[in-house]
Amino acid sequence: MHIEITDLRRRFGRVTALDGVDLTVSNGMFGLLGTNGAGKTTLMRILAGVLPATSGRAVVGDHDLSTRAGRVAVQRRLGYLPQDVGLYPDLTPTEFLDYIGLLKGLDDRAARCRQIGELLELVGLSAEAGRKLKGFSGGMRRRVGIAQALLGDPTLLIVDEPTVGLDPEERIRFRTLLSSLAGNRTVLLSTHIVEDVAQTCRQTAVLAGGRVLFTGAVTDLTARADGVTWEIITPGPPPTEGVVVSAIARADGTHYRVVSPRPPAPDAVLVSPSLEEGYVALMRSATPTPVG
Ligand SMILES: Nc1ncnc2c1ncn2[C@@H]1O[C@H](COP(=O)(O)OP(=O)(O)OP(=O)(O)O)[C@@H](O)[C@H]1O
Repeated sequence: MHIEITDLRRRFGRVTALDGVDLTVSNGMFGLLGTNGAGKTTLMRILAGVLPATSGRAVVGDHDLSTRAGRVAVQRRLGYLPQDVGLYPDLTPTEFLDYIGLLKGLDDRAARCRQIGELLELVGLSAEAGRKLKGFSGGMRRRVGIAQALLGDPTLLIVDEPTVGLDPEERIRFRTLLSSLAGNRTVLLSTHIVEDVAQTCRQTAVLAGGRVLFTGAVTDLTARADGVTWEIITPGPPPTEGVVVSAIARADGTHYRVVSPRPPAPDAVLVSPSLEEGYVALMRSATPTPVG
């Protein structure tokens, strides 16, 4: 589902959460990155139709979210996993999904039960279908959350910071699940975990202070750190120049990777950047230093 956002603004009293956002999102998985308070959740909530914009336009498919008819039409095609999905602790996943299915208007009981069974299978919770939600781990709760978002087979899936607090294995499992869902849908993933975007998305945008700092291919964001990403191997302390992105202690000394417009040490060598380094370069507005 194509999303076209034009000059979108949202204020909360004196706080400007979105300050003229222009963005185009098409089919597949799209990563929305940004620091805390950048405006990601506000944008997600507007697109999910649960929060009105102060001004500007957001069109999802052919539907304008500024009209009630548009919001209703989008909500019929939408699955939304907010940061804190409210689960009822005394229900089992089957009972919870049955309840949400009814709220979503899935009135045919047999079809609803079939879909719930399929979704529990998809998210790897079939064996837990009869257990109460109160005993579920963070990752299992997140998987119930994605199952509820998928009820009704939405063409647009909006997921807000879904991997926060998950252990590495569960995080990888969850983002693989999200990627597998993006085949015939638009999946909009908001996160501040750059690695999740690197592993799943081809397109991304970076928000900061309610504005779009970057939008385009993940490879183009990575390329922002071309010519400014250095490696230094030293037994000594970290360099003071630039931003140290990683420090790995090895037998020959600590391997520091640094984003810096200038060589952070005389023996620093230029290396190919990762997406995280591209993100850091964008945030620091590092500009390449001519080499040689
Ligand atoms: N309901 C609200 N009332 C007042 N201010 C709000 C409200 N919702 C968001 N804000 C403010 O708007 C700005 C953007 O918040 P938002 O939650 O959209 O950012 P975010 O990028 O999702 O941050 P995080 O990564 O921390 O979740 C922040 O300054 C926040 O305090």
